[in-house]
Amino acid sequence: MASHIILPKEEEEEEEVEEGLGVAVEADHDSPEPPRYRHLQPAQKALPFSATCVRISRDSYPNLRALRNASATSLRDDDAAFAKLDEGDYGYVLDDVQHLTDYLPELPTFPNPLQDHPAYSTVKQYFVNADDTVPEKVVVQKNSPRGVHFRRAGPRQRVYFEPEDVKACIVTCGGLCPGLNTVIRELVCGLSHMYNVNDVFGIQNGYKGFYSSNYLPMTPKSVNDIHKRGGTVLGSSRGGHDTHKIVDNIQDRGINQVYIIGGDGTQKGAYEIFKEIRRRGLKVAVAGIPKTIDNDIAVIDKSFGFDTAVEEAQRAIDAAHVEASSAENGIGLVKLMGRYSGFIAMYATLASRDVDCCLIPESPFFLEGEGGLFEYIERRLKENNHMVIVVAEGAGQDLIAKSIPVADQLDASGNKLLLDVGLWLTHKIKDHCKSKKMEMTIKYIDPTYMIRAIPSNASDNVYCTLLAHSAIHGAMAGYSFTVGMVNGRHAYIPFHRVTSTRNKVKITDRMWARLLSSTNQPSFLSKEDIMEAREAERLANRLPVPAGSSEHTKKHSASVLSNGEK
Ligand SMILES: Nc1ncnc2c1ncn2[C@@H]1O[C@H](COP(=O)(O)OP(=O)(O)O)[C@@H](O)[C@H]1O
Ligand SMILES: O=P(O)(O)OC[C@H]1O[C@](O)(COP(=O)(O)O)[C@@H](O)[C@@H]1O
Ligand SMILES: [Mg+2]
Repeated sequence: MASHIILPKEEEEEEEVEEGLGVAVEADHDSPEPPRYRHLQPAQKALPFSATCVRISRDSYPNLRALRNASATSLRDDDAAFAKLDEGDYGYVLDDVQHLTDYLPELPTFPNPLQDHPAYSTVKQYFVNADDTVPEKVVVQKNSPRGVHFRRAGPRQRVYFEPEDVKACIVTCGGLCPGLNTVIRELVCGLSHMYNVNDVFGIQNGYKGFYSSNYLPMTPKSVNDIHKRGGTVLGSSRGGHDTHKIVDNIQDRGINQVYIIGGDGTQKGAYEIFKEIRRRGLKVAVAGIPKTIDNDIAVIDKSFGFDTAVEEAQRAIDAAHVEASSAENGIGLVKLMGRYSGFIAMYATLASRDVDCCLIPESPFFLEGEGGLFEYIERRLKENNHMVIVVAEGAGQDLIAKSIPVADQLDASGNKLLLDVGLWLTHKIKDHCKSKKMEMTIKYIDPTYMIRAIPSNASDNVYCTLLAHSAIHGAMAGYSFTVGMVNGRHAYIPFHRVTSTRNKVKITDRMWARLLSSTNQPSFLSKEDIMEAREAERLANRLPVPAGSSEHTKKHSASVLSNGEK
C-alpha cells in the first residue's frame, strides 16, 4: 500500500494533471490493464483537504494495531488463521475475504465474458477496480483513522472460471423470508444471462438436501415466475448441517460454485463448508447471501425481506387499531417476529403512528407498579379509550419464564424455542383489568407466519436482484464470502464478521428514542438498566484488543464490531 494520498482522478481534469502533483489516475476499468496510479507527493499541491491529510501518518494511530486485529478479536482462536487483514495508510484496514488463490496460487484467469455482453459492454467503467473497498463506518472525525474496510462487490475484468466449466448449486436454509425466490431466480438468470453458465442445480430442503435429496436442475425458464410467490421453491430446513457429508457431495458431483441463502446459522454453516473445501484444496467458491426478516445480521445495512415484512406488519397493526378503536376500552395487541432483535416491531411502530406501546427483546419491561406496563395501559385507556400494543416475539421471555417455569426447548438448529409472549400478555392484561374491575376488550393478532410467507415487495425485489448479481460476480472472480450492503454499497464480507455478532436495536441510540417519543410510552428502564446498556454499548464499540492477549482470550466472542447508529 502506498504511503501517500491517492485521490481518484476527476475525469475532466485528466489532461490537466501533471506528473508529480499528488493526484492518482485510475485506469479505464474496461481495459484489461490493471489500474495505474501516479503516486505523487501530496505536499507539492494544495488540494482541498490535503493539508490536513498529509500530516496524518501511520504513527498518528496508536490504535492501529488494535484496528488491525479487529477481525481476529471476534474470531474463535482456531478460525483466526483465516483472517486476511491488510493494513494501509492513515489507519486503513482491509478485512478481506478468502480467494481461491490463497490456497491454489497457480490458477489461470480468463477474460470476463461480460466485456462482450451487448448490454453490459456499453457501460462505462462497468468493472470495479480491484482495489475498491467499502468503509464499515462512514461517520468520522477529522483525526479518525480510516478504519475497517471490505472488498467492494462487483464484476472483475478477469474471472477464475470458464463458463462451460461452472457447475453451480443453490440452497436455502432456516426460516422463510420474503425474497428467497427472487434471489434464487436472479442467481439462475444472472449466471445464465451474464456469464453463460447453464449448469445450475437447486439443493432441496436446506443443508441436509446436499446428501439426502435429488438435485434439481434449474434454468431461467424454470424459475421465470417464482419471484411472485412467497417461500422458497427449493424448500428449507433447520438442522442437518453435516460438513463432511455436504463437502463430499460437492466434491463427488463436481460442483464448483455454492450459493448459500440463509441467516446467521446458515452463514456459520457456509463458513464451515468453506473451511473444509479449503482444507481439501478444492477449486470451489462459496457465496453466502444473508437472509432473515429479523434484520439481525451484523455488518450489513439491512437484510432482504425486512422492508416487505415492515410493510405487511402495517396491515396487522391497522386491523388491531380498527378493533381497538371500535370497542370501549379496546386494546389491540400485535405480535411480530424478532427472536433476539426487535427491528420489525420498531420500524412497524414508527411507520404506523397508531401504536401506543412497542416491546422488544432488547428493552426489558415490567408489568406491575409505578412506571410499569399496567399503569401505562390504564392511563392510555383513560386518555384515549383504546390503545395498540406491538410486541416482538422475543420480548419479555424472562418475565414469562418466571411466571410459567418450563425447561428450555431448542429447534433442530439449536435456536431456543420461544414462549408466546402475545398470548401470555393478553392473559396478564385481562387478569389485571379484571382485578381492577375495568371493562375492556382485547384482541390479539399474531400475523407472524403470514408476514414472512408473502412475496417480496418491489424494492426488496431489486435489492435481491443486486445481491444475487454481486454474489455471482464474486464467485466468478474466485472469492468466498458473505455478500451484503454496507453503507449503501455492496461488499464482500468475511464469513466470520457476519457470524460473530448479532445486529440488535440499541436502546441507547436515537432511533429507539424516536420510537419512545412517538408512542409516548414509558421506557421501563431504571437508571441501572440505562447505565448497563450504555456500558454494554461502550464495550461493544471499544477498539478491539490484540488477538492473543489475555483480555482477548477472555472476551474473544464479544461483540466488538457492531453496526453504528444509522
Ligand atoms: N454453528 C453452526 N455451524 C454449522 N451449521 C450451522 C450452525 N448453526 C446453524 N447451522 C445450520 O444452518 C442452518 C440454518 O440455521 P438456523 O439457525 O435454523 O437458521 P438461520 O440460518 O436462518 O439463522 C441449519 O441447517 C443449521 O443446521
Ligand atoms: O417457527 P420457525 O419456522 O422455526 O421460525 C421462527 C423464527 O424464524 C424467524 O422468522 C427467522 O429466524 P431465522 O432467520 O434465524 O431463520 C424468527 O423471527 C422466528 O423466531
Ligand atoms: Mg437465525
